[in-house]
Amino acid sequence: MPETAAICLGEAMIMLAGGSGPLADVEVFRRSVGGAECNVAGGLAALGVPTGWISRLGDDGFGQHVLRDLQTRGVDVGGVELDPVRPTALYVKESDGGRSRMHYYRTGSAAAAMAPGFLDRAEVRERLAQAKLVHTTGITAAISASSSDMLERLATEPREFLLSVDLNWRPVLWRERDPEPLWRLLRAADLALIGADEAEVFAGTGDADELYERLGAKTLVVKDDANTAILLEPSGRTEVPALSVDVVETVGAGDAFAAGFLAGTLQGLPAAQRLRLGHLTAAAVLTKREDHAPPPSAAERERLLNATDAEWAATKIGSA
Ligand SMILES: Nc1ncnc2c1ncn2[C@@H]1O[C@H](COP(=O)(O)OP(=O)(O)OP(=O)(O)O)[C@@H](O)[C@H]1O
Ligand SMILES: O=C(O)C(=O)C[C@H](O)[C@H](O)CO
Repeated sequence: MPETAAICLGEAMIMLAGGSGPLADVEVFRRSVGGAECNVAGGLAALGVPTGWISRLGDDGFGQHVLRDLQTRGVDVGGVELDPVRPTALYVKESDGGRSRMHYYRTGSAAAAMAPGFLDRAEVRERLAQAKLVHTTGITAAISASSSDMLERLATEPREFLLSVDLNWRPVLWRERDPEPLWRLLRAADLALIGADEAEVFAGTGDADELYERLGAKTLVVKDDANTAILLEPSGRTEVPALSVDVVETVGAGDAFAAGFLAGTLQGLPAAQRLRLGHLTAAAVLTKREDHAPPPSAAERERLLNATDAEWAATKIGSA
């Protein structure tokens, strides 16, 4: 089994993007791979962190594509279980008038059948035992009650790893269940990542200090789109402005930010550089239609991580 410093746990989906225009008029779709935790896994691996992605997929062509895609991106998929009956999930991205809408086809998917016992599989246990960090999101708590119970177990059993949770508030997935387990998950996390806009809806406030107080003492990052990211830790508060970016499409930027921030954390970077790495990897995804993208080159990262505040503020990331 390969050494994996980070593990990402959650559903991957085939993403079908239909160019621009209302879904009813789209004839041809372009396939790629989406899913919050698998976006983070690919991002971490691209930044040099040995990473595994753990989940369930349908034993079907889409599942095989997800496995191949992640392997090509250097992610260990040895902890993935294939389901002979339930399918790999799909989602369709509708881009109409500059904004994207997600349409999910994931009810009854292979990943939604994850349950507390999934953590007892030898392939999963071994990987969790050697991980320094495990990352998941509110989407995994949302896809089914059993998957949420699995995260509850992960968060409450004794652990050696840091637990990282991105809120990823998806109200459409919570229509039939109370999101209280998501509060518990966030409160149990060692690191929490939250968007100010989604926090407004989920918690009634996007204010970083208020959220920090309500979640208890831990590492919290509150991202505010094109404005700033604020890191609150017992050791203090750090704020770094986002880069100026020619945005093509925003879905996945939060996952890329998480990958950069978490890679910087595992690599022991100072607070401001952890946030800068988050902004840099997010910027790369913002310039692409897909939900993930390779980060800027190592040389470019090194240059911008060490730039002065004035150089950072003057940096413009264009779409290629
Ligand atoms: N318009 C923008 N200009 C520059 N950077 C941006 C912009 N929008 C987002 N970002 C970058 O992306 C990061 C994440 O943004 P945000 O929190 O809005 O993502 P998100 O809604 O969590 O994304 P998703 O859940 O789709 O992955 C920001 O912290 C910032 O670095
Ligand atoms: O929204 C979801 O459930 C996804 O996982 C799809 C996208 O890849 C993800 O939202 C990006 O954060």
